[in-house]
Amino acid sequence: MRAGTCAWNCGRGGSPLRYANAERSMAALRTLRFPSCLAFCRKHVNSITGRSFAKCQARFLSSVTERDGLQVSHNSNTGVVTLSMNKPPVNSLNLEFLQSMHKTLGEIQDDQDCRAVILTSGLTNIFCAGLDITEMYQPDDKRLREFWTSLQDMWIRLYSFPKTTMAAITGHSPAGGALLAMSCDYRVMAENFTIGLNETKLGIVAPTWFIDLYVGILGQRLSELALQTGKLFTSEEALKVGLVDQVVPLNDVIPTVEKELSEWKIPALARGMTKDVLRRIYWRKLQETQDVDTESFVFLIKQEKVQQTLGLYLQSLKNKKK
Ligand SMILES: CC/C=C\C/C=C\C/C=C\CC/C=C/CC(=O)SCCNC(=O)CCNC(=O)[C@H](O)C(C)(C)COP(=O)(O)OP(=O)(O)OC[C@H]1O[C@@H](n2cnc3c(N)ncnc32)[C@H](O)[C@@H]1OP(=O)(O)O
Repeated sequence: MRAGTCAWNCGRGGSPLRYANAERSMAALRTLRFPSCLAFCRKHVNSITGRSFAKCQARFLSSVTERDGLQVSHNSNTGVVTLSMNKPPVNSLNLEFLQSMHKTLGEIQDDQDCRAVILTSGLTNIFCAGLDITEMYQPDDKRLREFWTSLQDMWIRLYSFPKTTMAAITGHSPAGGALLAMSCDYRVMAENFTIGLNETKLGIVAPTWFIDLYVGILGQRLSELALQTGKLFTSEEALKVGLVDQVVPLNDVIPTVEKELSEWKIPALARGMTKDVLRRIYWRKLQETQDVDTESFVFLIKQEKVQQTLGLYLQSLKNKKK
């Protein structure tokens, strides 16, 4: 686009496709989603440079919704949806949050204007603290099963997601948090945090489908060591073993993911089918054994020894503050 021209008011600055998108977005904006932005751009767009025009354009094209601990921000200029976990204090995955993620991912999957998703966190220092331990400690039997089924369903959806998914890991990411990150197609992590499957430290066992991902990424030997000891990798270690693809300063995480996405100019069908070939064996394996997997989980969690260890672990988290 030529610097200083205006695709919004006259369409002369852009390609027909860009113009069509602009028209559609303008129509959406006229429904008063960003009236002040619209007024600002109308006033200034003819005199600004190409660079500030791009910024202006980005403001025009973003729509943000917030629901059940998730913020969904859609940039219709790039077709990228940023799904930001926003459930203080630590984005722990409880039943309702898992259901909310499952539903929202389904909506994004059906959104024809979305080509890729950035999964990130709106909280400081935390990407996701993994499963909500309070769901597993002294649980109600029915809720425990529903909780596990919701985790399975959400994971199957995320792992088999046909569009490109990238994790912007802006904080710690233990256990279930690492699962979320590992299920994305690409991972960029901020410096000085930790990631990994630390389940044994809580006296529990990482499910086979978590382990399958780990082995696929780390290899058998390293997985054996890391899983048995419940190792959490620092960002820098995670980069070395391939658990993440880039490590950058915190403020650069999102721009780095956005840049990476802009470079993935791959025909969507070919990329999606390739991902499906590589991944379906894993999610189908779980899909075919969901009931057995749930029973194993419930059996393990209800062991007295497991309950004791989970209780002590929860207490140790709370004692940190004292
Ligand atoms: C052979 C096979 C047989 C059977 C297999 C079948 C099935 C498998 C069975 C079981 C598998 C179950 C799988 C589980 C996977 C998981 O994800 S387990 C969860 C693991 N998560 C963690 O260990 C993280 C623990 N948290 C932390 O390390 C820190 O909190 C963290 C680094 C995330 C943040 O630190 P900080 O910013 O300092 O915050 P605080 O520690 O002060 O925490 C703030 C409050 O949040 C509470 N909290 C933290 N994490 C969790 C959590 N995961 N769930 C619930 N609550 C959490 C913490 O207690 C504080 O609460 P308070 O404010 O004190 O009330």
